[in-house]
Amino acid sequence: MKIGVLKEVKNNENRIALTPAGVLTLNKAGHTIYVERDAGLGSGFKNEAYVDAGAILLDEPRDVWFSAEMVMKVKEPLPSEYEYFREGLILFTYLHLAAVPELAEKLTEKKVTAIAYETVEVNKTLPLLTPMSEVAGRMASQIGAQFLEKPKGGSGILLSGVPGVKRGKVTIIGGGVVGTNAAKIAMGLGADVTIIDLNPERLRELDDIFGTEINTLMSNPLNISNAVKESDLVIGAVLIPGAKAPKLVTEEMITNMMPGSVIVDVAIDQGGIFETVDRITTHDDPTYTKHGVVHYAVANMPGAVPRTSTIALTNVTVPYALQIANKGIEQALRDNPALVKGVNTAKGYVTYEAVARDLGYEYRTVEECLL
Ligand SMILES: NC(=O)C1=CN([C@@H]2O[C@H](COP(=O)(O)OP(=O)(O)OC[C@H]3O[C@@H](n4cnc5c(N)ncnc54)[C@H](O)[C@@H]3O)[C@@H](O)[C@H]2O)C=CC1
Ligand SMILES: CC(=O)C(=O)O
Repeated sequence: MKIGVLKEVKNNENRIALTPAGVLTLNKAGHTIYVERDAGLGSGFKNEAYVDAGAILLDEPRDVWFSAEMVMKVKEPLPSEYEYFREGLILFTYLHLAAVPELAEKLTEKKVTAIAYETVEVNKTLPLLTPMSEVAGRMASQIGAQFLEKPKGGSGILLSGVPGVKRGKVTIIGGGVVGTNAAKIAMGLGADVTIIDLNPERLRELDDIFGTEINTLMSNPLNISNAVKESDLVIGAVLIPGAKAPKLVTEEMITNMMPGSVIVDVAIDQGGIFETVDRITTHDDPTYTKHGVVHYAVANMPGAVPRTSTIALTNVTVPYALQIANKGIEQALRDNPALVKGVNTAKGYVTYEAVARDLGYEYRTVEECLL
């Protein structure tokens, strides 16, 4: 199969969809890989390393898009890239379609087979989301601590406190991969940490992992309201796969926070859980302040630590790319139900139920469209 790898165009997105090691793996299996020149530089991979691994470098993104049967990216295509969509193209990348209706419209209009990393599913886990959730979760506490500093607009609270001064409070809403990793770092920084989740089994698991070092709470409006009010830092880490994130933290709750407190809405890629987060921010301009509270809502947090993130991401994506390239999309789907869950659009239809429901499309199964 002919596979294309683009230089990412999103603000400060320095990851790339294949490392030279990934190119070599695919190349040894007989596939042709086109890589846009300089696409790996942000992650510390030189053009020569791609050539040595067997890639063909192309200067123009247009040539990569049109040479490839399958395009691998990291982030969802931006409007400047929609012109490259065409019938039969396989697109393998993060998509988060529930939050980008215009992208769903273009993908269906052009009949692209779009496979979203974030909905590939194995035994109720999301293996192609997990490593980036680990990165973003760890970053969330680190970033929150940074924006609590006075020169960054924060209240001037040191999360660990010092002898004689109480610790800062961190509330994490959503106790999955992002939430657990955020908790690890927040605890390491010495904060008083509370995790809120809707799933009692998950709360039990968190209690087993962290013991009495953290507080766990059932997710309901009263618990969220009380915890948010008392917190210096609140991290949004909820996910209902494929669906738009529920707005669990209301504007009123935000107005009750202490001025200079910080919210980090990691779930912004699915629309976010804070009512007052009305826009996605960028690494160039990551925060704005509303009701005295610092809002951080960057949708590609791992893009800021691209060396770690690119390697972690491609560790998990390459085996799936290899299956698609070796067998062709239809046979790969027949052989691997995990990949079927990844297909979000095909043959002009939305093929992931939560996306179809949230965006108002008729839902068709992958089996109806492709198999
Ligand atoms: N902004 C960024 O750069 C990044 C964002 N993310 C996003 O972070 C979000 C979380 O991802 P993961 O932790 O991997 O998901 P996950 O599936 O591991 O965890 C989600 C958790 O939310 C809980 N939950 C669902 N409804 C809830 C509710 N009403 N109240 C409280 N908890 C609830 C679930 O029980 C689950 O434990 C996703 O939207 C993901 O795409 C992930 C990586 C990077
Ligand atoms: C999960 C995701 O969208 C990201 O890592 O940017």
